[in-house]
Amino acid sequence: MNELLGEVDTYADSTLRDEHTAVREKKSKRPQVPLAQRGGLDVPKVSAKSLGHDHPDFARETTHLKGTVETMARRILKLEDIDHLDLGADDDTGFVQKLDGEAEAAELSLQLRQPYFGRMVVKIGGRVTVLSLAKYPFYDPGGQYSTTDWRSPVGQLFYNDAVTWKAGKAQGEVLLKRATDIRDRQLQGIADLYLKPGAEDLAGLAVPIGASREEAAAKAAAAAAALSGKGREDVLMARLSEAASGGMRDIVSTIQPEQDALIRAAGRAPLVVQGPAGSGKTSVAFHRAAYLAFKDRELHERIDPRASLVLMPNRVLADFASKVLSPLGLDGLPIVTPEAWMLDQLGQSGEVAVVDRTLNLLLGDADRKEKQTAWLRAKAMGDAKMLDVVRRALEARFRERLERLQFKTDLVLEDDKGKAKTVTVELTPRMLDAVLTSALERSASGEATVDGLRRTFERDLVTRLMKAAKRDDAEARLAIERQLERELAALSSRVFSIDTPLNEARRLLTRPDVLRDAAKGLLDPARVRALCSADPLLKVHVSTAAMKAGGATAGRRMGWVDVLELPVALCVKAVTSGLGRKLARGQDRYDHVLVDEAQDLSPLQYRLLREVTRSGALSLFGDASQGIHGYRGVSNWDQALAAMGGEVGSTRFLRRTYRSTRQIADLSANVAAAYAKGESYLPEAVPRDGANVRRVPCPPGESLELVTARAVKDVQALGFANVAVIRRRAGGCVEFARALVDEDVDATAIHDETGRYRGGVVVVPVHLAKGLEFDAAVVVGADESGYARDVEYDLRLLYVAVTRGQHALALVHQGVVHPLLEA
Ligand SMILES: Nc1ncnc2c1ncn2[C@@H]1O[C@H](COP(=O)(O)OP(=O)(O)OP(=O)(O)O)[C@@H](O)[C@H]1O
Repeated sequence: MNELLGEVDTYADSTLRDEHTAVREKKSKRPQVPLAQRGGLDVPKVSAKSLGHDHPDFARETTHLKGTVETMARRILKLEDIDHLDLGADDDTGFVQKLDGEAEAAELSLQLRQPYFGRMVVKIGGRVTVLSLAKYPFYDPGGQYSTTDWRSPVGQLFYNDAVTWKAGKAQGEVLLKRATDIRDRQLQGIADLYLKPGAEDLAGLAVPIGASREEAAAKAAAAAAALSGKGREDVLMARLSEAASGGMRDIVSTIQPEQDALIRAAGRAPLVVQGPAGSGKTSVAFHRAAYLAFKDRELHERIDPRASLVLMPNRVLADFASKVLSPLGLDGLPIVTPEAWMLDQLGQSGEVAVVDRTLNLLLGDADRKEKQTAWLRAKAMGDAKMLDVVRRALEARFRERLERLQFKTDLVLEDDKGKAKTVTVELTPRMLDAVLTSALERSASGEATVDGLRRTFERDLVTRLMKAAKRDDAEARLAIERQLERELAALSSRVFSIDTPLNEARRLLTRPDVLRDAAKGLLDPARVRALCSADPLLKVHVSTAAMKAGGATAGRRMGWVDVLELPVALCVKAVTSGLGRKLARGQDRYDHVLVDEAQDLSPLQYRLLREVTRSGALSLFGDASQGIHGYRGVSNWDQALAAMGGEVGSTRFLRRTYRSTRQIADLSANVAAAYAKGESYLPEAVPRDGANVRRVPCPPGESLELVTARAVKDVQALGFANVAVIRRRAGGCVEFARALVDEDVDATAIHDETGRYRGGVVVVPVHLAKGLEFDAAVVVGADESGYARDVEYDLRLLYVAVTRGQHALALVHQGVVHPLLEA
């Protein structure tokens, strides 16, 4: 059976070289990228650890890799040379085949550096098969060098702990799971994740008769490691010890069982994942999208990335994460902030800046009562039932307008013999009211949210007119729609015309009498009171800096909108003209919506998203400990589940934190424990040791910039290139970076959402560092003057700050270090 893993090297190097040369000569005019330079895999420069070179099967695996690379290379050359192949197709078909061929060649070229990352030996129906698992599948007609997509059902066996499965009537069994660390087409190491006891010969681990003592010992050690199952942990540790790359990376080769279960969870039931910082939430979200988009899935389950949506808290993070789209085959998947999505839905992108007056008020010196009112009002405005409140408030107006209307017109309809006949149809105010009532009912059930009341009402009117004309066929519907298009539009305009959704929402929010009537019986009485109370935000001044941070463009007069007003404005739009994925005409549902940092969205936002997404197709990833907008986010995950129609109590948990060393993870667990909701919210470190956390005092009289510059140089001296200098506030980040440059540290700054991280040393405010990661983090102001001990908001920010570094963390403090960060 050994041959299964050790195919003979069938392609001599010289043969391959000849083929390359021949093809190249033929295509001399086409610019060529040498095979050696191809590949887009994100291979980090620094690799602290690698898997074992000394595995007894290393040579055979190297031979298999070589065979695979050569077969793939040959295929690429053939695809690129499609001009010269006689496919027997006509011109048009030939052209399409050429495009397909080029696309496949481009994709395979990218995979050439790492054609696969794992190998499995499986037995099914008595037949033993060897599989190579890859990010992108390759088909070798010869069979030997094909690779299998990681997302396939059999691929799952590589990630989870299962060793048997059912395939129809047959029982499948896994004999070996093996990780192969391949970089730049070279095998770096092997680790066996699982070996069926007794199957040592399959993995090249059986000790042959007459083996030397060394060989026998090496095989016995490798077999013992494989049988103990510690291989998975070794592979993970090797991967985690790599340097940060300045962008998000795929984790396809090292997805952990707990993550795999979430990636492959059913696509049509709301999923909520709670996990501490660094537990892989964002990574899991994107791998889940890639899994759901896998082309072999059932059509009704499969998503089109371009028809789906990812919401991320800020544009800096969205840009950081977008680097993972291409490697996962997710090109075209939109990633936007919730605010940008809402503005786009309202047709106000680039028109207004988004400000958060509640946050200003809560962090400012307003009195306690005012802060409490602002908090309660914000919670009430984010209540999922606000959609019904808005609908009810508008309904009264629409009904009043309808009372005065009736509709009478002549229609020309052909009968079934093709004879034209003029019919007079009339809709009395009572009939019109019945049509509106039914449209409102569908709006309330969520069925009409994509189309909105206006289109639903128009469609229902046509149905009613068909009834009046005693017809129920599609031709009659078409004729009515065509003949009465303008009249029906004019009628619905008279009923539904409103100001812009934003102005309507604002007007409603300043009319306690209307609000009270509309909210009665829908919202909890305390919420109704909060909603109708005097608005403490009226006093909050919107500064130029807040406008700029909210997207205002310099030199352009722009208005602003409060972040709490947006969802209410969205309700107005949902009720009247509808929401959803924009099409050339009208809107449609999203295939799937994924939300990162999901704790910061309100129940109302989840209800709206649910109504514009395919049933159950929502995946939320968040960390209640990192929520920095408690007043406008969900209070707990059950609220989100309830708003999405999910099963309350079905929150899934990730516990392990993969990003940081044990030293960093333990310290951050200390901070989280100060306010976490319970045990299951606390991070659990993976057993990866690194440098001790450094506490760097800034003595009185010394410049903070100078001390920080020294701390940065210290981590750079350890070999870390991507370093974040994290400050509490955005103001002054640019000047701080300049001061670091004066101290010989090549630093840039990100101070608002237009900033992009491109690697190296960056000075960044903590709220924009959320979700990003670096080799090392230097937290400036790691003391009580930076993060007050009794303000939960500050502690949550402190937690975000100390969880950004993968390998090293330095805490620069003035006076004593923050009590939660003591050694
Ligand atoms: N299975 C894994 N294999 C290798 N690396 C992993 C794995 N899971 C997570 N990581 C790494 O851990 C780091 C943190 O992952 P990610 O950013 O997805 O976590 P997160 O939970 O979204 O963090 P945060 O809450 O701070 O935004 C990343 O470097 C990611 O590549």
